[in-house]
Amino acid sequence: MKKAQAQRSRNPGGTGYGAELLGQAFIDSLRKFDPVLQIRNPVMFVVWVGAWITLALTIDPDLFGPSHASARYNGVVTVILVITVWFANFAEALAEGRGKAKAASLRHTAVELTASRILPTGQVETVQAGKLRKGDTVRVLKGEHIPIDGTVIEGTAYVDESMITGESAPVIKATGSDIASSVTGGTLVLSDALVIEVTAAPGETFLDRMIGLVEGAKRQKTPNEIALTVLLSVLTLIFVIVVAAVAPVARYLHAQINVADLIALIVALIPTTIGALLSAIGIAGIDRTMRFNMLAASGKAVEAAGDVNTLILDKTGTITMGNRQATELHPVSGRTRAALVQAAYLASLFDSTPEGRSTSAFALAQGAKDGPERDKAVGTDFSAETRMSGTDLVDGRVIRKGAVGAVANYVGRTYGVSPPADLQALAEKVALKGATPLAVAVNGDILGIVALSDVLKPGIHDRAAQLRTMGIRTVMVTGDNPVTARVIAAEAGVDDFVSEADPEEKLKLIRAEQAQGRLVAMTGDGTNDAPALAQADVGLAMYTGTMPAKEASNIIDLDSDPTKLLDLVSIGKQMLMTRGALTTFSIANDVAKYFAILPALFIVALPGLSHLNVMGLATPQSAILSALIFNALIIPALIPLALRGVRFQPRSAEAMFYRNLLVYGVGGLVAPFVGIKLIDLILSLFL
Ligand SMILES: Nc1ncnc2c1ncn2[C@@H]1O[C@H](COP(=O)(O)OP(=O)(O)OP(=O)(O)O)[C@@H](O)[C@H]1O
Ligand SMILES: [K+]
Ligand SMILES: [Mg+2]
Repeated sequence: MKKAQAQRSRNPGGTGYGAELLGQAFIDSLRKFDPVLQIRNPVMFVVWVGAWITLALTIDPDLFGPSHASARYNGVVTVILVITVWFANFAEALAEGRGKAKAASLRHTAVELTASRILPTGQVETVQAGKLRKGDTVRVLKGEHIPIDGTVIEGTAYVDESMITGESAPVIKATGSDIASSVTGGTLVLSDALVIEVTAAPGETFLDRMIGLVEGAKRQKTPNEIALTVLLSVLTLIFVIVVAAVAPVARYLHAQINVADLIALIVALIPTTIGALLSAIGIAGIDRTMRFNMLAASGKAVEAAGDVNTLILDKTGTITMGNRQATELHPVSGRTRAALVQAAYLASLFDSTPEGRSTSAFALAQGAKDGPERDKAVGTDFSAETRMSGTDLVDGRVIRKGAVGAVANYVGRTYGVSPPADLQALAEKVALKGATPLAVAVNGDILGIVALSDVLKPGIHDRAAQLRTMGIRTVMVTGDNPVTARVIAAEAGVDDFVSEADPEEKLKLIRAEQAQGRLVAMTGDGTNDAPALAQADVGLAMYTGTMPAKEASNIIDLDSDPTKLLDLVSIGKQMLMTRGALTTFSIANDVAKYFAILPALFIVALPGLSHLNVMGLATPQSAILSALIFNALIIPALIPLALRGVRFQPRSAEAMFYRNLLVYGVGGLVAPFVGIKLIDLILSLFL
C-alpha cells in the first residue's frame, strides 16, 4: 500500500484539462473583464484601458484630432487587444479551475452531513452537523458519514477516508491510540458502528480547513510575486511615458501618428506575456502540490519550499522505513538470555508503537511466556522526552526499556546503581550496524539489549545527492544514539546529523539555521513537533498527525509520507524557475517587437528609417497588426508551459539560471522575428 501511494504521488494522474474544466474556464474568463479584478494586474490593465480608447477611436477615428487611420483599422486593433486581455483571463481561470472543482465537491460533502446525536437521556435525535457542539456524543452506523471531527469513544470500524486523503484503502478506527481514534468529518463508516465525541466546532473542522485551503480563501500574492508585479508595473509605466513622448516628437516631424498605433506600440513593448501568465504560474504551483496530495496554506509556503537552504529530516520514518523490527537479543554478562527475553516481553505489553509490537512478537518467538503477571499491570507509554517505555507489574516489579543512555541514567538516578560494564560495548556493536539498541531493565537491573533493525528507504541516497547539487543542505535529526545516527547518516548521504535530540532541540536547531539567514523546511506529525513546524519556513505536517501539528504547519500531506518534503522542494523550485523563465522570455520578446513597430510608425515621415525594417514587413499597418497578433497569440501558446512548469532538473541554481537565460532569453528574442514575419505574410494575402 505504501508503495502504491508513493507511485501515485510521483506520477500524479489527470494532468490534462477536460472539456468541463475548459468550459468553466471560458465562463470565468469572461467574468474577469471586471475592472476591479483587472486593476490588480497593472500590465494587463494598461491593455484593458487601451482597448477602451481604441474602441472610442473605432466609433470616431478623429477623436484626438485628424487621423489617417480608418474606423475599420482601429476596430481590428480593438478586437486584438480585447482578445489579448481575454487570453490572460483564460490562463488564470484555467489555473484556478481544478481547485474550484475540488472545493465544490468538498463543499457538497460538507453541507450534506447530518448527525445522530445521543442525548443525555440516551435517546438519539437527528440534527444537522452544523448544530453539533464540542463535547456532544454522536452515533455513526455502517454506511453513514461521520458528521464532524471527533474521537472514537466506543466501537471499532473500518472507515473510508478517500474523500479526504484520496487513499482508497479503508482505515481501522477504534478507541485508544492517538491516530486510530481520531476521525474526520465527511469520511464514511464502512463496517460496524462508532460512538464519537465531537472535538471540533462547526466551521473549524478539518474539512472546513481543507475547503479554505483549496478555495484559496487565504490565497494572496506571494512576496516574490509582489516584487515581480512591482517590477513589471514600473517597466510598464516607463514604456507608457516613453511612448507618450513619441507624440510630440512626431508632431515636430510633421508625422501624423494614429493614437491606436501608439497604443499598439505600448502594448507590444510592455511585458504582457509574463503579465498575463504570472498569476496562473503561482496558482498552478499550488495546484501541483494538490495533485501530489498535499494541501498548501498559501503559495508563499510552496515558494518558500523552492528557496529552502536547509532540509531537516527525521531519521526514523523519513530516511528509514520506520518500521523497526526487533532482530537480536544480547544479554550482558552474568544475566541469562531467558531473563532478558521475558523482561523484553513484559516491557512491551502495552507498547503499541512498531518498536513495541515487534519486540513483544520477537520475544514470544524466542520463548517468552505470557503469564498471569500481565493482570492489573500498568503500562507507561513511550515518550520522546524520556526515550523509554515500560510496565509496572502488580508484584512490584518495574520494567523499563529504552535508549541505552536514557535507561543507564534512569537506573543511576532511581536506584543508584551503575550500568553493567559491558553494556556500552554491546550497544555499540548493534549501533555500528545502523540498528537501534534498547536496554531492558527490571528494578534497576539492566539485563541486556534488544536490537531494532531499520532499513533505509530506497533512493534516499540519490535524493540527498540531488539536493546537494541544488545547493540544499540536508540535516538528519534523531532521538537515537550518536553511533546509530552516524552510521545511518553516512549510508543516507546527508550532509549533517544531530543525535539524541528531543523536540525542544529540533526547535533550537531550526532557529539556529534561520539566524544564519537560511530558509528551513521540516516535517513532523506529533504535538511536540508543532512548535518546530510553526517555526520552520516550510512546515509539512502529516494528515495522520495530531491537530496541533496540522494547525502549526503550512502544508499538510494527505498521504502522510514525510519524504514528500523532497517533492515539495522540487515543486517550489520549478514554480520559481517557470516564473523566471517566462519573465526572461517576455522581456526578450518585447525587444524584438520594437523592431517591427517603430519603423512602421515613422516610415512615412522618415523614409530613412526603412532600413530599420529589418523584417521586411509588407506595410506599416500589417507590421503593427502582426506584432499585436503575435503578442496576443504567444499567451495561449505558453499557457501549457505556465501550468505544467518548465523542465526541471536537480542542478545548481546558477547552472539552471544560465540554461534558462539561454533557452528563454535567446528563444524569446528569436521567436517574434519568425512569428511576426509569418503573420505578416498571411495578413498580406488578405489585405
Ligand atoms: N517504543 C519504544 N520504547 C522504548 N524506547 C523507544 C521506543 N521507541 C524508540 N525508543 C528509543 O527512544 C529513542 C528516541 O526515540 P525518538 O522517537 O525520539 O527518535 P527515533 O525514533 O530514534 O528517531 P527520529 O527522531 O528520527 O524519530 C529511540 O532511538 C529509541 O532508542
Ligand atoms: K508585450
Ligand atoms: Mg521516532
